[in-house]
Amino acid sequence: MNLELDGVTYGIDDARILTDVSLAVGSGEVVTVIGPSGAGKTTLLRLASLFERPTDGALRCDGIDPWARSRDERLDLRRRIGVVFQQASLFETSVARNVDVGQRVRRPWPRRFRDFLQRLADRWIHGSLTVDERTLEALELVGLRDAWNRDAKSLSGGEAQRVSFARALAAEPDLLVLDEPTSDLDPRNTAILERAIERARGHDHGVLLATHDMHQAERISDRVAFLLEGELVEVGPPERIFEAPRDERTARFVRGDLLYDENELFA
Ligand SMILES: Nc1ncnc2c1ncn2[C@@H]1O[C@H](COP(=O)(O)OP(=O)(O)OP(=O)(O)O)[C@@H](O)[C@H]1O
Repeated sequence: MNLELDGVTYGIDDARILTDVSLAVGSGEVVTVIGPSGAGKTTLLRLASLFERPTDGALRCDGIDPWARSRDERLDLRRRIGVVFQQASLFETSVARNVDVGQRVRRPWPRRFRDFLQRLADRWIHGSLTVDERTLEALELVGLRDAWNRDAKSLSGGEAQRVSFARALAAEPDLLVLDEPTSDLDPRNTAILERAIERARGHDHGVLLATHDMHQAERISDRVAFLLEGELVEVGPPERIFEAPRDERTARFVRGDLLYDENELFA
């Protein structure tokens, strides 16, 4: 899916959070949003996931403005977008069932009903839970294949984050939207997730992610977008953004001179 934000502005009440943001994510492309805390990264990702409607400007998925379509059509587009936000929100059931939910959203209702009957039959015949091979594959990608039968409640924060990621992958989304997907992970698991992102790109899925990890942005991005106070300062390939940024504010941010109190620094 080609996602395009064209002069998008977004505000809540009188507060303007994003101003005139234009950014595109193509198939097979990883675009990373960087910026200080409060810059508007999560808000941008929520708009891209069709959770929020732009106040002004346009957003297009494969040329279609979802907000000009019916609710059902918008829902169909939303189902093609896999979303992982910072706080993993898992259901109180097994790991496998949590991942399976990701797959089910893409299935038509008759198929979902058939699968439901199949599960009931399996439970009756085998007396135990069975698990779909695709679910296991998604768990394998995040290094949690053996955990499929665990209760999601028993997972650590990092494991829960990986299960959320597996759920998004299982749906084979055309676009993955990831908000700080590795914030709770150690270096080994960060590498596992980055490999999964790489693989999603290899399958021609677009990826839009926000991160505070500059090394990660440099490692995995095709393009990096620097957001400051709700405005997109600069977008470009990682080599340019990190080594030869065009804007002084980008240079200060990537050097680490500008972080959490940009008002003071730019006064
Ligand atoms: N629902 C809301 N109501 C009012 N203000 C909001 C709302 N959501 C976000 N904001 C404000 O919008 C600004 C951008 O928030 P956002 O969470 O998008 O930033 P961020 O760049 O993702 O920050 P972080 O890196 O800390 O996660 C912040 O000043 C925040 O307080």
